Amino acid sequence: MTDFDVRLITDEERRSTFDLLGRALHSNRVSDETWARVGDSWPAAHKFGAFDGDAPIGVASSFDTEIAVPGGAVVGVAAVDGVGVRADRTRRGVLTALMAAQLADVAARGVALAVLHASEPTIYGRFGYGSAALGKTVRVARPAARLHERVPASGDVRMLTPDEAVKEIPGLYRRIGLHRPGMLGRPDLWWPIAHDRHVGPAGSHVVAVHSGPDGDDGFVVYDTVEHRSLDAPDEGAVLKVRDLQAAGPVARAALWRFLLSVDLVSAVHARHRPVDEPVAAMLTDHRHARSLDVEDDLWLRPVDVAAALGARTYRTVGPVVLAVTDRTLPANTGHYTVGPDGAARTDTAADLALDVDTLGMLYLGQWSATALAQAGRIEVRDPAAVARADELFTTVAAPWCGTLF
Ligand SMILES: CC(=O)SCCNC(=O)CCNC(=O)[C@H](O)C(C)(C)COP(=O)(O)OP(=O)(O)OC[C@H]1O[C@@H](n2cnc3c(N)ncnc32)[C@H](O)[C@@H]1OP(=O)(O)O
Repeated sequence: MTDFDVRLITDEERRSTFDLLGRALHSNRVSDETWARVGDSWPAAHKFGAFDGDAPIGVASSFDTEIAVPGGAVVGVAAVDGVGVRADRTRRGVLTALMAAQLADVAARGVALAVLHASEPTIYGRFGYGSAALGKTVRVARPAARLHERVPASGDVRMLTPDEAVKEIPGLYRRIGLHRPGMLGRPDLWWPIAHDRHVGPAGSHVVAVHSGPDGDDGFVVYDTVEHRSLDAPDEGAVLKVRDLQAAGPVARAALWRFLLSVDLVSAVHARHRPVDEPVAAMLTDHRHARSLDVEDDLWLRPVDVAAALGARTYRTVGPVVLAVTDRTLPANTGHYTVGPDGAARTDTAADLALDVDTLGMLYLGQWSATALAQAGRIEVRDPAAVARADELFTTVAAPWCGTLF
């Protein structure tokens, strides 16, 4: 058994906890030079550390930002951006204590939702997080792939210098807006690490911007990995898309058109794309776009269930009553009526019963109630309520986060 205390870290403990996280994730210890560039992205605020004496043995970090929910509202969210326990102190309850402290803090601050990307999908369900938005990996073969003649073509794509990218991309991301459920605001502190890794002096990525009739409306960040060898002298590079954001379908199509036009490339490879992004449909032969994987991307935890349910909208169909169980934040346990007029606590008998992590899976519209009931995650007390819940929670656009944090 390890004795440890959990508390907010101090300013002096920022660097050691950042290093601890890096070690837990198997990245190199940061140099003084790198820390000078990215240290501001790791403020002490909202970071819980587990300490054995003065030595940090675990950390759970989050930052406050905003997320788009179904219906278009943009609400406050705690984005959990770094969780790690020192390898010689794992499986002794350190993470459990850190999660309890972090969730209690998020709840006390009145933030209704928490989100994260999980290193392993088995870790966070027990703390009430559900896999809420999936991401697709798509690989398009070049030069074979040809765009269908009706794919919109408009505007212009221009490449930015690294300095221009650092200056222009944060504002452009804000301008594009959070137009899909699951999209996340990128606060100022998010950018320095992303810039440093990809477009700054240590990065190798290219940034290209699309301009439409109303100005800049999309951008892509990509890298190319050379695959030519003595055995395969004609093999082109693989172009790896890191970040592709567009205000609408025309800008998105223009960015894909640009990516598919880059010479000496044998494949364009994009991970964590929206599951409904119609890349295959944009091609004359859709087998040239292969969906290689669909994986969990954004995990979501309703921290204040009533506020979370009240923040999104629902389709027009009769209401359902959900019995929600939350073992980590028991104040959430109770019955909620959910319908086109909104959501509220109720004493009415429940139609469907589920744990709060399953509510996280339902919340952004990624999973249907039918699928979750078939998987045994929803206990069906009134069979007619399942189809109503399907209709209430579904969204036209698949949820998508699009921001790694
Ligand atoms: C949002 C993000 O930052 S994702 C990144 C998460 N961090 C990492 O993956 C870095 C490497 N891993 C680690 O640092 C640690 O192993 C952690 C943070 C995943 C887990 O920390 P621990 O202190 O070992 O967790 P803790 O002891 O509280 O475990 C709680 C429960 O989760 C289980 N658990 C914890 N980690 C894992 C895992 N990786 N796989 C499966 N089960 C796990 C434990 O077995 C335990 O189960 P139990 O309650 O049934 O006994």
